[in-house]
Parts: sequence; C-alpha cells; structure tokens
Amino acid sequence: MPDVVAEQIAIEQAHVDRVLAELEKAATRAEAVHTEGLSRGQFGRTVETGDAEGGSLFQRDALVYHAARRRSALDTQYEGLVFGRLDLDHAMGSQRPQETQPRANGQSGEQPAQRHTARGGDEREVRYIGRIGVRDDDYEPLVIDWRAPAAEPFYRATPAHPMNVIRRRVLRSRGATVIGVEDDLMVPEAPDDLVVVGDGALMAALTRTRGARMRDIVATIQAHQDEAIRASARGVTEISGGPGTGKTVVALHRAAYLLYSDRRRFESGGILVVGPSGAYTAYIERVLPSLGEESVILRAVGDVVDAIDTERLDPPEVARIKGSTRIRTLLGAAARGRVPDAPTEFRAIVAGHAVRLDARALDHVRAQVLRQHQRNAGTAAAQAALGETAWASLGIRGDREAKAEFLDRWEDHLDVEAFMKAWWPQVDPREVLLWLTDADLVRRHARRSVSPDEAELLAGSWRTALETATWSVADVALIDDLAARLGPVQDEPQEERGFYEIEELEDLSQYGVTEVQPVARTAEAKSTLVPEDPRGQLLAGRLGRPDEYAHVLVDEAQDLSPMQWRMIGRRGRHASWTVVGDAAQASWPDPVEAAQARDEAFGAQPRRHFHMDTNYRNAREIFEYAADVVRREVPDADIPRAVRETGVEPLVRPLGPEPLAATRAAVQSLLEEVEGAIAVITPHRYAAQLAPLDGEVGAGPARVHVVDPMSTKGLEYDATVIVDPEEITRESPGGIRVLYVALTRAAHRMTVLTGP
Ligand SMILES: Nc1ncnc2c1ncn2[C@@H]1O[C@H](COP(=O)(O)OP(=O)(O)OP(=O)(O)O)[C@@H](O)[C@H]1O
Repeated sequence: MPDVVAEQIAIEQAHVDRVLAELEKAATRAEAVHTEGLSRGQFGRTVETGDAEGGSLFQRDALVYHAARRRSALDTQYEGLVFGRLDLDHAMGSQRPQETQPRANGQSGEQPAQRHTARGGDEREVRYIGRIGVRDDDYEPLVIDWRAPAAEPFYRATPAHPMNVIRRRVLRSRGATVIGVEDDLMVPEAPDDLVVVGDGALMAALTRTRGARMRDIVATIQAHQDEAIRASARGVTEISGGPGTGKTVVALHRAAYLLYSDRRRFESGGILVVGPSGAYTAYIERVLPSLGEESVILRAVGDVVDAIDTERLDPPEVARIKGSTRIRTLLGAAARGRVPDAPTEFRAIVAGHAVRLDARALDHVRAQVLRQHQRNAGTAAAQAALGETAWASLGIRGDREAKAEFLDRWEDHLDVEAFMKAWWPQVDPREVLLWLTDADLVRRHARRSVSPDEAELLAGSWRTALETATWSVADVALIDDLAARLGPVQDEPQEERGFYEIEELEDLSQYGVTEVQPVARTAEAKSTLVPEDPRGQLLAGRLGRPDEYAHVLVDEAQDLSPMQWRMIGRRGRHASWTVVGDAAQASWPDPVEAAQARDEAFGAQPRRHFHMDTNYRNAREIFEYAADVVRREVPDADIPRAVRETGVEPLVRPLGPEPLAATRAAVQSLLEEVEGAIAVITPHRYAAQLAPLDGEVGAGPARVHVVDPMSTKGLEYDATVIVDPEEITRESPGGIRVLYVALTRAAHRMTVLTGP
C-alpha cells in the first residue's frame, strides 16, 4: 500500500478508535443512568418530552444510552460504523448551508458538527458521517447520523453545487478496522493540506461480489437517490425506474430515514414493507438492521394476512381471475349466502307455540341481518330477528304480553340455541373458499361475473388447495376480502372454555398438586397445534383484524393485482406510502384495473414521483442484451443507463438434447469466473431435471441456486444461467416482461441457453 494511503488510513483509524472508545465509555455510564432513571420512573418521560425536571445532562445521557443500544445492534458483521468524512470550507459559500441547522423537533439530537480549526483556517470543518450519531463528553458530535440534516452534503454535494464541501471521503472498514479510503474532490483543486486518494467509492461498491443478502448503500448513496430517501414523510412517494436502478435499496433507506425523522410516529405506528416473495424478504432483511433499525415489518405478498404464509402460485389464467375485482361478486354472494349443511327449516315449541320457519323465511332474516352486521358479529342480532319473525309467523296480533313472554323464552330456549349454532355458526373466511370447491356453487354465486369455464377453473384451484394443504398467493387477498366482510371469528363465551375449572384447580397447588390440565383449551392454544388433515392445515391459526401501519412501503408494485392492492390498502388506511416499481417488469397483466385499486388504497393524498435512470446492478454488456429483448415487445420500456463495463458479452449457447449436461457445463465455467452466487433460472419444464445442480459446489456455502423466473424478482446474483428464454416467456404470466426480469438479475456474467 502506498505510504500516502496508509497515512490517510491511519488518520481515519485514529478517529474511528476514538468514536468506539467514546461509545464504550458512554454505554457503561448510560446503562447506570438508565437503571437509575428506571428506578425513578422518569427515564422515558424525560427523553420523550424533554422534561425540564430531568435536565439537559440527563437527556444527553439518555441519547447516549440509545446510541449505545443501537450500537450493540450494529455488531461487527456490518460494515463501518463510521463510513464518511466531509472536509468543508465555509468561506466557499456566503453563508452556512441551511441543512446544518438543528432540527426543529429535536428528534435526532443532532447538531451541526463542531468546527475544526484545520490548517486551512477558521472556516474549515471536518464532519464524520456514520450509521449512528455519537457525541463526546462536551456534547460535540464525533459522528453525525447519516440521516441528520448536517449529513446531507455528504450525499448531495457535487462539483457544480459543492455545498461548501471540498473533499468527500468514504471509509471502507472491516469491523472496527479501516481498510481503505476513497475520495471525491468537489473543487477544481485540493488545498495543499488535503490529500486525495482512491478511484471512487461507487465503482468499488458496484464491482464487488454479491452475497446472499443485499447490502446497505449508506456510504455511496447518489444525490438523486438521496432526494427520494429524504422526501417528505407525508402522502405518497412513488419511485420508478428500470431494473437495477436501486429502487429497492433506496426505499429501504427511506424507511430508515422516516424512523429517524419522526421516530415517535413511525416506530409506534409501524412501517410495513411488502415484497414479492419470501426469497425477496430474506434477501433484503439485513439492510435495515445494518442501518440500526430493527422495527420494520417485512412481509411477502403471500404472508400479509396473519396465520397464512404461502409461496404457491396459481396458473396464470387462474391468478388473473382471482386478482381482478370482479371476483368480489362471487365472494360477496358466498359470504352472504347459506352456510352449506346449515338447517333449512326451524321447528320448535316455544312458550307453548309450535313454530315453523321455512328456508325462505330463514333466508329473509339472514339477508336482513347481514345488511347491518358482519356475519361473525351478528349472532345476537340474528337470534333476535329470528325471534321477531317466529312471533310474526304465529299470526297473533295485539297481545303484547304474550309476545314479551315468547321473546323472553326465545332468548334462552335450548332448541333455539342449538338451531343458532347450526344455522349461524362463526365462519372462518377460509372456510368460504372451501365451500367454493363446488363449481355449481361458484356459478350460482358469481352469476355472470365469471364464465362457466372460469367457475370450473376456480373450483378446481380450491380443490388443489385441499389436495396440497396450501393456499395460493392469490387466495390470500381473497381470504382478506372475506375476512373484512365476515368480521373476526368470535371466541366462545368464556365459561365454555373451562376457565372456572382452571381457577379452581389452580388452588390445588397449595395441596401439592403440581400439574393442572384445563378441561378445554383456549382458542389461542388450539392454533399452535398443526392438524394432520389438509383441511385442518388450511384452517390452522387465527385470523385477527388486520394490523394498521403508519407507513406502507410496497416493492415490485407493478406485480400487485387489484385484490392485492385492496388487501394492502386495509393495512394502510391512515398511512403514508412509498411505492416502488417498473411497468416493464410486470407480471400482472391488467395495469389499468390495478391502477384504480392502487388509487383507492392511497386515497386523496398528495403524490410525488422520483425516477431512477442509472442501472447499478448489471454490467453494461448484460443489460444491453436484456434491453434489446424487452424493447422488441415493450417499446416504451423504461430503459436505464448501465454504468459499469466488464468487457465480457453474455454467452449464448444451445441447450441441446441434454439440458442437465449443458447447464452444468455453463455453471462450471461461471464458478471459475465469479466468486459469489450463481442462479440457474429455469422454466418449469426443466426444473426437475436441473434440480441436482441446486446447492452444487464443494466447500463453503452453496453458490448455485436453481430457481424459477418469478421467484427471482427483486433479487440479484453474481452470474446467471438463463435456461430456454422462449419457454420462460411462454409459461410466465407476464410473458416477455418476466423474461426481462430474469435477464436483469446478473451483476457480472450471464450465459443464455437457447431452447429447441
Ligand atoms: N448508490 C449505490 N451505491 C452502491 N450500490 C448501489 C447504489 N444504488 C444501487 N446499488 C446497487 O444496485 C443493485 C440494484 O439495486 P436494487 O435491487 O435496489 O434495484 P431495483 O431498482 O430495485 O432493481 P429491480 O427493479 O431490478 O429489482 C443493488 O446491488 C444495490 O445495492
């Protein structure tokens, strides 16, 4: 390493060491303050309200405590706690930049960094930027949180608008050790005392090997990305752009920024991130913790509703019917309709009167009650309405006392109670879909909203659910729709759950009885048992009311069906939104209908839009190949500019008569060329044949993954092998758009194996 670089690294290491030492010291001290604060019962209040009683010293210690706590979350597996340095000269501009003013709400506790009197004169200042803010004993910032206003010039300064920055430096670290520095100069010439080293941090970040998990980009966020990250927390922020333009990673940094800018609102209200698959959530799950944030909920679209988590996709023609809002006619009618196997007649002697109600009368009462009540909350209303109808059916007029006596008996009549249990049971929304395994019933309820063939397809798909004991991803939104119609399943009245018996039995412990078996389990306990039969598995767990969030972030938004938008909308009724997508990668075929459902989910909130036009993922050679393919069928595709070249064109080879051998050969040469993960992206037709390649490769973590095109959405690999692109187009719901997704997953190398 040249001496000059080593010298610069040593300078930065000294500062990093000082920060870490300060944090250690602060953590110990703050722990003591915290314990004392808790015992005085004042800690939380003082931090939140800035209560004068606590005094500023106490408040400072509280802030330090929180910083120290977050530091422990940022363990050494994450890169540098301190990753940036700005050298500013305030004499450059006529006044200090506004960004360095303290925040009005004081949430962050960040103040502008201290001015260092550097060799250059009074107006020179050094600011260090890190994942968290740290102050010294005098309350002076040693490191500024990357989200603080004072850190903004680190991301926004350019030679055209230097924002008083002379030099921006990125520190590369491994754990607590600084291993490199990369500088960008914002002025034509560096002052004598400022050394400039490195080839640029961005290129270094883009060239490196891709791991199994997405990394944060906190050290190299670009100015246009920073604008989207720091956009107002209110309303709807839409981020569009082609493949690899950083939409996902920007959106995740935005989530961290929102937590910083208004922690009270977003931590207590919650932030929900919805993505396309479990593989996607696993891929991005490290980004927020690496930024010190653990409180964001990540969900795949098949995992949004409690108690259900599925990845199974319906065939495209079925998913299309289930995703469209026209399915609501069917769901509404089924939810309002008769419960299959429920009695169609009521007969009993009540208060000496023989009562008989036929199917029509029962249907009439049901319809009347459901006009005002969700079914699961309407049991009492249904019983009362039935009583009125029963009395009316007797044809007795004017005898108020007899009616009162009749209704009084009706209320706790054993026959009525037994009838109500069978006629008006609590209905789990999932059961309704199981009723619809009967194509005739689907046809009857759907009326003209689906064709007879479609009715058969739908019923068949729910029979598949029963056979496989799994719901499909599209079913989840239907279950959520039904849950909103039916209301949550009500618990049995308490005395039927054996609570009294448990309480009495518990007293026996005084007499040496150590084990107590309740006579009946609570509903919660039931849900933890996994039933063996497929029907039981499909109905396992409880569906509660949907959780609502303060902010909802939707990635790969172009893929959401209208029904999925409605499902997510129920979780964001009072939320602000960040929505990320690229129409050219869509697998949902009807963008107009989806846009309507999306607009309903957002409501009348203001919207702002950011467009990303630089592809940071794919080498230029790979991306040009993919762009040529998509342009043929999607002439208006949003094509970004790829910034990195490798000099290696994608290899195109025939798949030939031995797909496994051809694919293995392609994988083997890629294994020698790249260090990280390789995906074999295959259509369904070859999936079983190519399965032996999955996890192949001797030592270390498996590097080769055999995956279907849809499950690569949002992911990236060092290299890919694309198996039979034409077949991928043929079998996929989005056709060529899904092939385009597959062709834009590789960072460094791609081999395309063309089919027969
Ligand atoms: N400023 C940056 N510095 C370093 N790496 C970046 C930067 N911006 C984006 N990247 C990298 O580019 C790659 C693509 O980013 P990301 O997955 O967020 O793109 P995307 O627009 O969501 O892609 P797609 O639509 O294809 O799923 C990631 O590896 C990301 O870390």
